[in-house]
Amino acid sequence: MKKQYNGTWESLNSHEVPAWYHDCKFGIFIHWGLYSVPAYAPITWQLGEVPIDENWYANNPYAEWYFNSVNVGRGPTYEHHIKTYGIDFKYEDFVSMWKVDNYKPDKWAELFRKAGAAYVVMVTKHHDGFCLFPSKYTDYNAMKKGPKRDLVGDLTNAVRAQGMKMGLYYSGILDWRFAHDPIIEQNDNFNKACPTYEYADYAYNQSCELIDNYKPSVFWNDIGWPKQGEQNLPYLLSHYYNNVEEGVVNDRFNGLYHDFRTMEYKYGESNRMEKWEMNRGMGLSFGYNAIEEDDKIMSVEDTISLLVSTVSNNGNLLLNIGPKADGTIPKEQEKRLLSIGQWLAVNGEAIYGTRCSKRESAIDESGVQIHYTKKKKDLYVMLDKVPQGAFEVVIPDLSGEIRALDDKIFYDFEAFGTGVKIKIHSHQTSIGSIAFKVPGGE
Ligand SMILES: C[C@@H]1N[C@H](CNC(=O)Cc2c[nH]c3ccccc23)[C@@H](O)[C@H](O)[C@@H]1O
Repeated sequence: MKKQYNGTWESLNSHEVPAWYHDCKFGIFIHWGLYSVPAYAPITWQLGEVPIDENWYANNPYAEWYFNSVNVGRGPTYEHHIKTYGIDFKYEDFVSMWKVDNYKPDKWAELFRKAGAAYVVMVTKHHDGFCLFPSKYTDYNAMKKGPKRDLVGDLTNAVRAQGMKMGLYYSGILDWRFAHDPIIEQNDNFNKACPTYEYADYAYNQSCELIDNYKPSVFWNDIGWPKQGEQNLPYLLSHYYNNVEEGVVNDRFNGLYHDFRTMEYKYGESNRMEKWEMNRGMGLSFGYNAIEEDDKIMSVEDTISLLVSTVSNNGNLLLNIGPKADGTIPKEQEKRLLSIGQWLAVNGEAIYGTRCSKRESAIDESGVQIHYTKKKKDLYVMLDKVPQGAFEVVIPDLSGEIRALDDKIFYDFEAFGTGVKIKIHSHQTSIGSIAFKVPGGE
């Protein structure tokens, strides 16, 4: 019998995170929009590495923040804009420049599946307010202007045809079409947000459009929800769950409600007792940044390390790609996705469908990281940050057979005290973490 939610916090608080969101582990985030036309940001810091203050906003590494980075009136993006487009060029002028001739949603979806992703979250409206879906509530959308396509609908169909879950991102509290003041410190995201009931209703109505027209498996709201719309949230979330039984939402509704917590780069908290999600770009930006070269984005090994450490601590990894304006997925991003998919094709048994083991991640005295996952009674051990060539590592409080998932790993193992010593003879041919299965080991 399908549970009904009745617009009260009480009924919502009984909502449980569905198994699919625990099982899927790896998703692809997509930031594509008007900001992909200029595709420019300085290469500075990861969110959370430095204070989110005036210096952050004047040197914002997020290329999707292009409008605000120009609007602050100083810094590299402001200078770049003046030099490249001239002082009179308005952000809206990018609409007519946004041609999506290379947008092939079926190819995107195929690549995401080959990457081993089980879900996708696409930006439908970022802070700039331009909608990538047809909306009754504004003509500032990709069906009416620029691309003249339902970019969201096209990808939703393609992703589902590949058997993956489709989630949608919505910028709830920030919409620079309604609130134009420059954001120069973190509180401005809330204090300078549009305070009108008109905007709160707009966000509510567009969210209902997204829920009703696409039934997204994830409703990924960003930064916060309009203050004047907080009293409508129980109705919106009830409407969502009543129409999307498998739906989940994140923790960016002014702290009022969440299914899962979020980390972003180095910002935010997570604890393994609660379901959470790590989201970040491959480089320092979510939107495509044309000046971010291959050497500035995460290596495949580091991405696999992030996936393994996140999953072993009860998280999912939502890894972002920033397509070029024309719909091309940059080669350096495609290459990494395919390599991650190769690792998951061999080692995915230790990732997909697993749960947090009671064993916590550890680092042995040689610096090798040991991460665990479990699946029913079976234990998986993943070794990371391992040295080149042969090495040994002792897994404490373990006994019995241990088997490498990758047959290109040459190793022996033996009982060692109350644990098992694994002697790796060679592992050069494999990329990323080394995963073992310990049948019945949990
Ligand atoms: C996925 C990225 N999210 C950014 C907003 N992120 C934040 O404000 C940081 C944040 C991390 N965890 C939170 C929990 C609640 C509210 C904000 C955050 C956006 O500003 C970026 O442009 C991008 O869309």
